[in-house]
This record gives sequence, structure tokens and C-alpha cells, in this order.
Amino acid sequence: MQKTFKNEKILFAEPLFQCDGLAGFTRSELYENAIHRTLRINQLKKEHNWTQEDFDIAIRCLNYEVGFVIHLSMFIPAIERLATDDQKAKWLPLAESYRILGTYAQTELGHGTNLMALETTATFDPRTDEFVLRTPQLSSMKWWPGSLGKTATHAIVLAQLIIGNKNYGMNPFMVQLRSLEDHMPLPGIIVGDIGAKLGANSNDNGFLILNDVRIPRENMLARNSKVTKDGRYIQTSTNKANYATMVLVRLSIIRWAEDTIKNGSLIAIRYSAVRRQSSLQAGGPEMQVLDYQTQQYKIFPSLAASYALFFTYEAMMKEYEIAYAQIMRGNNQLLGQIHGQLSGLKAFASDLVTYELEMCRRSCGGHGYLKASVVGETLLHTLPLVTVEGDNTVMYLQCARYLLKQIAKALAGQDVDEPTSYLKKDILSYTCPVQKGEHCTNPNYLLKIYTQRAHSAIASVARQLQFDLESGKDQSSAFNNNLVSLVQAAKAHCQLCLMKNFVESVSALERTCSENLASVLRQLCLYFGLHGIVTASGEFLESEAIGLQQLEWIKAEELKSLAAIRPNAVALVDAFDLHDQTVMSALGRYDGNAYQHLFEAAKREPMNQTQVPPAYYKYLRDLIKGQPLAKL
Ligand SMILES: CC/C=C\C/C=C\C/C=C\C/C=C\CCCCC(=O)SCCNC(=O)CCNC(=O)[C@H](O)C(C)(C)COP(=O)(O)OP(=O)(O)OC[C@H]1O[C@@H](n2cnc3c(N)ncnc32)[C@H](O)[C@@H]1OP(=O)(O)O
Ligand SMILES: Cc1cc2nc3c(=O)[nH]c(=O)nc-3n(C[C@H](O)[C@H](O)[C@H](O)COP(=O)(O)OP(=O)(O)OC[C@H]3O[C@@H](n4cnc5c(N)ncnc54)[C@H](O)[C@@H]3O)c2cc1C
Repeated sequence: MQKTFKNEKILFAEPLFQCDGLAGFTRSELYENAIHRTLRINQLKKEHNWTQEDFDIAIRCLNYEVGFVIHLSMFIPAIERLATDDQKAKWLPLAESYRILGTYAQTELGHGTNLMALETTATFDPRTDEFVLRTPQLSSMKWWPGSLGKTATHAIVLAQLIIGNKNYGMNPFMVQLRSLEDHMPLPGIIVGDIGAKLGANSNDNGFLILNDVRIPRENMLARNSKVTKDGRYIQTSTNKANYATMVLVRLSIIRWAEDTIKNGSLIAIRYSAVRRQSSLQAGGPEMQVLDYQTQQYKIFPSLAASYALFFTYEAMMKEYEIAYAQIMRGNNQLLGQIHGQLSGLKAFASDLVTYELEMCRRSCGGHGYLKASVVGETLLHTLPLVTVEGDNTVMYLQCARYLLKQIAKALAGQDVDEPTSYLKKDILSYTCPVQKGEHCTNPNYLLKIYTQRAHSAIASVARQLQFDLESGKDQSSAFNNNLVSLVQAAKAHCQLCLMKNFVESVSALERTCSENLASVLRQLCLYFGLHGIVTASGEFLESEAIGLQQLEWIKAEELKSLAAIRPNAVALVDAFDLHDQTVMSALGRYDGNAYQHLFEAAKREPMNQTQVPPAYYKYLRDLIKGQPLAKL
């Protein structure tokens, strides 16, 4: 599925990219190693004439275990999106050649979600033609930005622009943090690392206090708004245009989620094919655990999610490219659509994979708890995806806000955006397309069910909001009264998007691939659809997209499809074409020698490098020999 990386051999021939040692690394070693890796990938890029795409794939091959993540994924994209042509000409070459190292400093100790409430100020001083940056109190300090702690020389700081006594809202400013001579913080800047996290510890997420730091007026990133020498504020685009970098990263998170769940499902499926435990027949040979229906029920959702997210990322990438090209030409028509879609899908993708990764870990039994299995480690690295770039609840609510606008338009007989075109249908004329058991094997029928459920969820919450408003509730309490249903409606829309992309992509592939391959993909797509309905059956029933009889058929078909997928399960994860060095798991190796690799990993364990541990001489010797213990 991943475009085969022709340079994989070159990459993994390097000891630096052979990952077995990382488990014992301290934070400082992880941090240093990550920087070392990115610089070496850059050298390889030059040595072998790699394209930018090759470079990006190399990073994915290393499971993003590299340095300068925010520099590459936010700082450079923010300059591209928020700076004027002159500013780009000045900063992009420096950033692209790593002569300046950047971060995106938006979140503060006191606020991450509510950007309007950010407290950092950039006050224009017309006497010196400068902005004065200030974090006025404890809660205003920047807190979390990646690479800020120890690496970044520069930050794009998001601050409230103050001219005279007037606040012009959040705007981006380029601020130099550290000397380019000796890396010491510049005057007025207090900066450091925020401490160890549950995962992703190679990244030096940092804090930043700005004490009246002065920057030239030209350092306000001025593509969307600028301040003139005489202190006039001129806005050339919607103020939401300054949120553009976040939109891009939300798209990248869908891919990141896809990459992690591919790893998880690959480890779980390969290991379950190797692991034998018990038997269903008395005295019979022990079964591969992958043959137990319960094991399939635990793991195949992650397999199906891997493919669903792959197709959805591809589809969203195309949507994003069209929107981005328009936006860069100054046309913001698609801004609301792409923001609404990507907020919801970022949340749905990260929710899905964090849930399924834990199921993959459990499916590996006790060995899944070992670091060498890697599946737990992957989960820890993936957990922040539900928070970064907007907490998932908040992102679903952004998506719901977009859906409410779309349904209002549909009800008023106006045009709606293409991804919500289903809202134009007559919801009452729906009849469930599944009228007998065998109808459940038609993915297009399932798609109709998903569509009705999403439509119904959105219409129902829109009606309830309307009712609350008409009953005298003010706007905000009516909204608060319906937040849970709004999130459910957004989830329903996102699940429909995944199903739709899956069905449409498989239909497109059917035209070019062999019938054997097509039927395997159709089966997986069908399973994805059936499983999604069963896991949210309450909502599908409530929306009357299905009835109890249909649910019974769908449940039966879901179980049948587990058995149908089983013969192809290993091939479906092999098709990810992931190198053992990418997956790094003792359990999920291509050669299937899980036990041998687990034992090798145990032998490499630092504790095993001496036969007798220092604790023996300190405590155990006297204890075992019955000697009185020294005062402890
Ligand atoms: C080496 C590695 C190389 C590559 C790596 C590969 C992949 C990288 C993958 C991941 C990246 C790595 C790590 C991740 C690091 C994460 C970094 C961060 O977390 S940065 C900080 C992110 N912060 C947030 O996301 C904050 C969340 N909050 C918000 O977005 C907003 O405040 C809000 C919640 C949307 C509310 O906005 P606002 O305060 O303006 O409130 P309003 O309700 O008044 O306005 C809503 C109004 O605005 C529209 N809108 C909101 N956002 C956007 C947008 N982004 N674009 C367009 N429009 C937007 C919204 O639709 C409403 O419109 P209206 O209904 O009024 O028309
Ligand atoms: C690993 C990591 C890396 C990060 N990197 C960066 C970075 O490089 N740059 C940067 O600027 N930031 C970064 N962040 C910060 C990140 O963007 C924020 O943590 C995120 O946007 C969530 O904001 P918050 O922490 O303020 O959560 P909060 O908003 O405080 O959320 C707390 C709870 O309140 C709920 N809540 C909040 N508002 C609402 C609402 N309006 N309606 C309903 N419920 C609500 C949430 O759902 C959540 O349950 C990073 C964070 C992490 C964990």
C-alpha cells in the first residue's frame, strides 16, 4: 500500500537506523539520536538525489522517530502559508537549510483550545517601528511547542496584536529565541523543556517566557494582515486564514494514524499466526490463535481501519490540494469545508487508532506488554494524536458546527458542499435497502445505511437545538445542552466519510486489479461496514437506518466475514510492505520467528549485560547469607 521506498536498502544499511537499541536510551540520548537521524537523512537525500517525497517516506519508514518534527511539519509550512513573498524569500532558505531551527508556539500554560483567549501580546511601538512581545503572567507562558525546549533558534509565536489600546486578535510573529553564535537564549527570553512525557520523549517540548522582547515590524507574518509604519492594521484575508497551518497538520495526523495502525495490525496478525494456544478439540493440536473467532474479532477491525484510513487520507489529500491552491490564490471559498472535514476526520482517525492499537496490544497476550513487542510503545506515541492540533471533542464540535450550517442550507433549498450533499435528500423517503440476509453483503447498501444514520443524527440535533432556542434557551445554553449529540453527529458523518472512501476506492481499483485481489478488498470493505454498524448499533437503530431484524442479519454477516478474511489476513498486512526495521517488533517479524527475536531482545537487555547485578553486592548477598543488614 505504501509507495515502495526504492531507497529502503540504503536507509536500513546504516547502523543509525537500526533501532533495536532505542529501548534503553535516556531522554538525552533519544533527543540526540533523533537529531542525528534527520541530519543523516538529509545527507542521504543529497548523496542519492532523493526527492522531497523520498525524504518524507524515509521519515515514515523510521516511524517518525526523527528530530525537527515541528520544524518540518509546522514551522516551514507556517512560513509558506502565513508569510508574504518577501518574508518567504528571507526565511524559507534559512529554514530549509537548517540555518534556523523553528517551532510553532501557540499553546500556553493556561490555554490551548481557546485561541481567542491567548494572553501573549505583541504591542506595536511606532516610535521604534517594533513589536514588543510579552507573556504577562504564569498562565501566558508558551507551553508544549515541539523543539522549543532545547533546539529552536526561532519561533512563530501566536500573540494578540495590540495597537494603541486596541486588540486586533491573534497574529503570527517570527521571534528569534537563541543566539545563532552560541545557542544561548537572547535577552528577555526564558526557555526550557517541560519534562518527560508518556511517549515521544525524543522531542523537547518546551516552555517560553517573553519579557518585553522587541522584534522589527517586518517580523509579523503578513500574508493575511499587516501593520503599517504609522500603526494602521490592514487585513487582507479572513482572520481564520492564520489557522492554515493547523489545517495541514490535521491532514498529516490522518496519515500518521494510518501508519501507526498499520504497524499495530501487522504485529498482531503476524504474531497471532505464529502463536499457538489450546485447542477447540479435546486432544487436538494447538491452534494458531488467529483461528479463534474472538481473536479475529479483536484484530480485524484494526486491519480494516488501516485500509479505510489509507483510502481516506488519499481522498482528503486531493480535497486539501484543491482547497489549498484556491486559498493561496486568495479564494477562501473552500476554507470552511476543508476545516470542517479535517477537524472531524483528524479526531475520528486518532480515536479509532488509539482504541484499536490497545486491542492489538491485548491480542498479543503477555508478550504484548513487553517493550520488544513495540505495540504498546506505538500506542504511547499515538495517544497524543487525540489532543494535538485540537482536542478531539473540540474538533468534532467544529465539524458539527460545519454540518449544522450545511443542513440549514439544505433545508432552505440552497446548495450544499459536495461532502454533505446527502443532506439534500428527503430523509423521510428512506427505506432500508437490506430486506433480506444476503443484502448485507452489498457494501453499497451499507453505505446507504451509513448515510441515513449520519443524516438523521445531524437533522435530529439540529431540530433539538431549534427546539431549545424556541423554548427560550439562549444560544450558548442551547448549544451546551446538545454537545454530546453534536459530537455523535460529527462522528456519524466521519464514519460515513471513511466508509464512502473505502467503497469508492475499492470500486475504482476493481477496474484495474485482478478479480482475486478485488474480491479480497471487497470483503475487507464489507467487514469494515458491518463492524461499524454493529459497534454503534444503538445509534443506527435509533436513527431507524436499520431495524432489529437488519441488525441480526448484519451481526451474522459480520461473523461470517471474519472467517472469510482469515485466509488472507497475513497477506493483507504483508501488503503494507513495511520493513522489519520500520516495525521494529520482535513479535511481528516477516520471518515469523517471534520467539527467537524475543529471546534476542532479552539478551540485549542492559540488565543482562552482567551476570551478577550491583544490587547483589549492596543488598542481596548479606540477605541470602543471613548476615545482619546494614542500616538502610
Ligand atoms: C519530521 C516530521 C515530518 C513530517 C511529520 C509528518 C507528519 C506530521 C504529523 C503531525 C505533526 C506533528 C506533531 C503534532 C504537533 C501538534 C502541534 C500543535 O498542537 S499546534 C497547536 C494546535 N492548536 C490547536 O489546534 C488549537 C485548537 N483550537 C482551535 O483550532 C480554535 O480555537 C477553535 C477551537 C477552532 C475555535 O476557533 P476560534 O477561537 O476562532 O473560535 P470561534 O468559535 O469564534 O470561530 C470558529 C469559526 O472559525 C472557523 N475556523 C476555526 N478554525 C478554522 C480553521 N483552522 N480554518 C478555517 N476556519 C476555521 C470555524 O469554522 C468557525 O467558523 P464560522 O462557523 O464562524 O463560520
Ligand atoms: C505531544 C504534544 C505536542 C504538542 N505540540 C504543540 C506545538 O508544537 N505547538 C503548540 O502550540 N501546541 C502544542 N501542543 C498543545 C496542543 O495543541 C494542545 O494541548 C491541544 O490543542 C489541546 O488544548 P489544551 O491542552 O488546552 O486542552 P483543553 O482545551 O484544556 O482541554 C481539556 C478538556 O476540556 C475540554 N474542552 C475544552 N474546550 C472545550 C469546549 N469548547 N467545548 C467542550 N469541551 C472543551 C476538552 O475536550 C478536554 O477534555 C502539543 C500537545 C501535546 C500533548
